[in-house]
Amino acid sequence: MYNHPFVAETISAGIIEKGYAVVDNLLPESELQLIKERFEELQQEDEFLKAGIGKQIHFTIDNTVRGDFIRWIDTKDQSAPVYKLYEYVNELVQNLNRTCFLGIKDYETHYAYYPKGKGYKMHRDRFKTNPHRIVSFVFYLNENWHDGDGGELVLYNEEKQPIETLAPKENRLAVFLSETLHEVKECNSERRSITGWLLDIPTELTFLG
Ligand SMILES: O=C(O)CCC(=O)C(=O)O
Ligand SMILES: [Fe+2]
Repeated sequence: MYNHPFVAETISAGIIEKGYAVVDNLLPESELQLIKERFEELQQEDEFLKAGIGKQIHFTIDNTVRGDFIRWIDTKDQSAPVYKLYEYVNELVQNLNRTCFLGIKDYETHYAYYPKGKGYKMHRDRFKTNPHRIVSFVFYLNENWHDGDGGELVLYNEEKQPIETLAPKENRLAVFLSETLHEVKECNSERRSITGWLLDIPTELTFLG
């Protein structure tokens, strides 16, 4: 476990240098366990919904593009186990605003799982109808993820050549600029994560597009 300013500094440096950063072994084991237990509880309570693409009138569910199920998280709930993750995110927001002037005002997050055989085709998280996602982050919850399990996050350059391939290993935090082209490779067993986006507007206003 690292202190919050160190993690924020490391990620900021990566974002400035190459547009992304990865931190492994982010949380102490006990805190990670609590998050995983909460995740399972929500799955058992059937709290997840099939994820769609686009927002409002643009919203569609297209299984050929993304196969995940999601459950939004209330980022203001300080009692939630994910708050331990948010402490790092809060520090990162401050650091990015100070060093990169990104003007981050808020963030939104959800739990996600991809059933075996699913992935998410190459896309950007920041686009015309959703310009407010500035930085994306993913915190993975998959213990003993092996090479053959697939489900890698692949980051691409503008020429669509892969620049980084990241296994969704437990306790790994991946952060990248939301305009980056990326893909989730088809996974061979269920793949769990917490995904979030740093926004340049308060979450209350995201419905405005
Ligand atoms: O889970 C990941 O590695 C990335 C997920 C993703 O690209 C998204 O939800 O937009
Ligand atoms: Fe994405």
